[in-house]
Amino acid sequence: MEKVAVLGAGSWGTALAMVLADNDHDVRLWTHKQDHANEMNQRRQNEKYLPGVHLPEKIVAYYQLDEAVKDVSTVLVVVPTKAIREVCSSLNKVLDHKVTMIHGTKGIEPGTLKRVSEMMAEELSNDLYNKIVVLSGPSHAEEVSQRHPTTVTASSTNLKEAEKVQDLFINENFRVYTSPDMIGVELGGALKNIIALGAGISDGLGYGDNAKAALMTRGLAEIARLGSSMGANPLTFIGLSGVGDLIVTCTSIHSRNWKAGNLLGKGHDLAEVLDKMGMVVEGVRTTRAAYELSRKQNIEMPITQGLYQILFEDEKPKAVVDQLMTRLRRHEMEDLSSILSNRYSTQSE
Ligand SMILES: NC(=O)C1=CN([C@@H]2O[C@H](COP(=O)(O)OP(=O)(O)OC[C@H]3O[C@@H](n4cnc5c(N)ncnc54)[C@H](O)[C@@H]3O)[C@@H](O)[C@H]2O)C=CC1
Ligand SMILES: O=C(CO)COP(=O)(O)O
Repeated sequence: MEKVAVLGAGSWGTALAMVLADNDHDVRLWTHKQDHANEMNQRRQNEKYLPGVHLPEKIVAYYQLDEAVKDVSTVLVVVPTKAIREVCSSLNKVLDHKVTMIHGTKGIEPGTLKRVSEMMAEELSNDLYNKIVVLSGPSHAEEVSQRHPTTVTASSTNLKEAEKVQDLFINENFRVYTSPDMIGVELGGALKNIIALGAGISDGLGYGDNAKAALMTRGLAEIARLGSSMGANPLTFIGLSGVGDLIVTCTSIHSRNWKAGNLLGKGHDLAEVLDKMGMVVEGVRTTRAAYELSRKQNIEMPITQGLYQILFEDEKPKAVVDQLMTRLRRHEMEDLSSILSNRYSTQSE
């Protein structure tokens, strides 16, 4: 059995800590708020982020980061993208040995346009881990904590590290696949949040399933277009961290991105929506990052561009729908053939 530190006690960190505890590992769940750690240890609940769920005894909450990571074999970082650099830079100061380094965060950093593993690598000395592993896929914390069947992908440029993570998490409720395409897995998990905001807006405007299916399908086309231009294997986007996560986030009642979009579609403004949510809505910052990336890579992303206009340029959702529906006529598979003819690599190290 391993000693694992989970850094970030939001809904996802807590649900993943429960999977590890079910697999009999000793889990230290770190939060940066002392009263939050006390509450979890005393009441065996994480009331704000995963209400009504009993925390197994194998999970102990920590407030001091140095104590949380002392002697652990594995560190799982699962804070919002915005907090990745701060948490990893603190981790770099207190971690004094090599660990298996994992993250479960879905985002891209605006400005630098870096993926989460790239941000982590910039903050952590490379003698603290071999290769970073990302764990991603269609997996709402609420359902994982109920032990409902869930499938995810562990991906790393070093497949052996990914297999270690597969061993650590896999059980009869939580099935873990591996993939060497870390770029594709991270981008799929981050970019689907933009489309989920769009799906929520569409529902909020009162449109039906046709509109949502259109957004998801054409959304996937733009994810694959951008992803393959950045070196991802396009086939990754028809896997769990691509279409799988796109489906769950655009259709689940648990999705924060869908919920935020739904409120926007009903006419609420962004500041009010984010205030109401109380949990991270990664799609907002990722829309900014993806919009910047699409310009940098010269990739057409009309849905992302429309979302950017709604979120940051005060455009009305209905005007963006009109804009999308009246674009120049296209061949449906124009995208697909160019993506598949791009060269890409599926090789692990
Ligand atoms: N909730 C879910 O079902 C899933 C979430 N994810 C991803 O996991 C990541 C984390 O999401 P959630 O746990 O859902 O978020 P959340 O909003 O439920 O919780 C975020 C946690 O991070 C902590 N935090 C925020 N800033 C911090 C800082 N500077 N230092 C330390 N801790 C800080 C908060 O106190 C809170 O405990 C996101 O990237 C999300 O997209 C991925 C899969 C499923
Ligand atoms: O990534 C997720 C499910 O796989 C969680 O999505 P939300 O952040 O929209 O809830």
